[in-house]
Amino acid sequence: MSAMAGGKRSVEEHAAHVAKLLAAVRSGTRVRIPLSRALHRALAESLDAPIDLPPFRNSQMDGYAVDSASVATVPVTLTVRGVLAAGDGRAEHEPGTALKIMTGAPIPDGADAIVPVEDTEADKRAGTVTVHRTAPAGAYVREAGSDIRTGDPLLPAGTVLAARHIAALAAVGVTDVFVHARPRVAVISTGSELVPAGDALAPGKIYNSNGPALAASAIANGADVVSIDHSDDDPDGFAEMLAHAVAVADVVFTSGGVSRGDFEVVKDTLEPRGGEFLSVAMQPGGPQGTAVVDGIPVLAFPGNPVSALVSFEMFARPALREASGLPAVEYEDRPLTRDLTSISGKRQLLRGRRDGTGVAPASGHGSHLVAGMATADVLIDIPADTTSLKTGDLVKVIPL
Ligand SMILES: Nc1nc2c(c(=O)[nH]1)N[C@H]1C(S)=C(S)[C@@H](COP(=O)(O)OP(=O)(O)OC[C@H]3O[C@@H](n4cnc5c(N)ncnc54)[C@H](O)[C@@H]3O)O[C@H]1N2
Ligand code: MOO
Repeated sequence: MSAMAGGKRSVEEHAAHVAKLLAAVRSGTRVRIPLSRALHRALAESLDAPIDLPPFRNSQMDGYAVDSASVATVPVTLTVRGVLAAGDGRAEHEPGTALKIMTGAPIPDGADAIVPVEDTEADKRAGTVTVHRTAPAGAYVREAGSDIRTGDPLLPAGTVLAARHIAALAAVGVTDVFVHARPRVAVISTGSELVPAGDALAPGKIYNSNGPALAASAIANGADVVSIDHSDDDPDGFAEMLAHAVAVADVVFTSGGVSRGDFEVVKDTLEPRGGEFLSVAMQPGGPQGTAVVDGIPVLAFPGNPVSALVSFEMFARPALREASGLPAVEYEDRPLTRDLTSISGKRQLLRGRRDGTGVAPASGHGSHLVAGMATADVLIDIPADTTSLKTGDLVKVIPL
């Protein structure tokens, strides 16, 4: 099956293997949800405007509705026959008179221009207004359908709904939309050394960062996190959590317990159940595992915090985004702003920071440098056979 690079599987091969495992993760499933909950979701339907926008001809200014012919020569004094507020219904204009009108109120039938209040002088006692500036036909008139007409395309399928899309949908009266379903994700971090933030840090213990990080990564890429657990290195406890995870989720991410130690709870539990544990020719994120438990794919990521996140970015992110209808993350080519060296035989994914139009390494190489990774905004992708690069060389960068 998979060709191995020096006994290791290449990143591309492992990515293809994972993509196949995750192909069934609710891809193409769509759900109807209220617009109020649709922010950041990907539309699973294209939508046409069900009404004109604006729905009716209305005023762009607080002022006076007139017929342009009566204000062709100014100053001119007109009788004011009434006031139209936003929300009022239709009214009739009498040529040679004016109706006071507010922004958004319907233009009275027969009027064809608005004179802004600033260009007038009212005499309330006399019930008149003197117009000081001419207004051509159409002045400050917002025509029905001038934004969009009934039946015209409003949003294409695949649109990831931002506030501006919600505005357009709300404006045409849409209440519910079909969006791509969110894949359900369960996260299990493993390791007897882990304690949750909030607990005291006893000797030998560290705070669990992979659990929160993988959950956040899943959410950021369109998934719903339905379960977050932490297991110590006891296989029975882990097996119990795994049974729960596969019962509630479409895909399970674990971290830790996959390499060569004496307490590799994930590997020891999953390998006998057909799981595959191997080394991928990349750094960080070399040790990887995959399994299918009760029909649910399980991705077993290495425990080092940088390794776990880089593994997610390289293997899980593409599938989650596709399943939830989000566009693939676009890689960029950028010139290095520093020289760098890399080891041969493994694809290196260095933490980097965009720097103007270029990119520079951020943080060191160590897979434990979780604070350092927070200073990065991209991964710099160095091919396995590249060992040195100079300032100005183009590198592929993967936005985080
Ligand atoms: N003899 C060998 N040892 C190791 C190898 C190897 O090839 N031979 N590979 C190293 C590499 S590379 C990695 S990556 C790790 C992967 O190990 P595991 O997946 O078994 O992870 P752990 O041993 O459980 O943990 C590694 C490291 O990360 C810390 N960790 C684990 N989980 C969390 C978490 N949820 N939050 C924060 N930090 C976590 C853990 O304390 C360890 O320091 O193996 C190397 N060893
Ligand atoms: O490959 Mo490990 O994932 O570097 O630290």
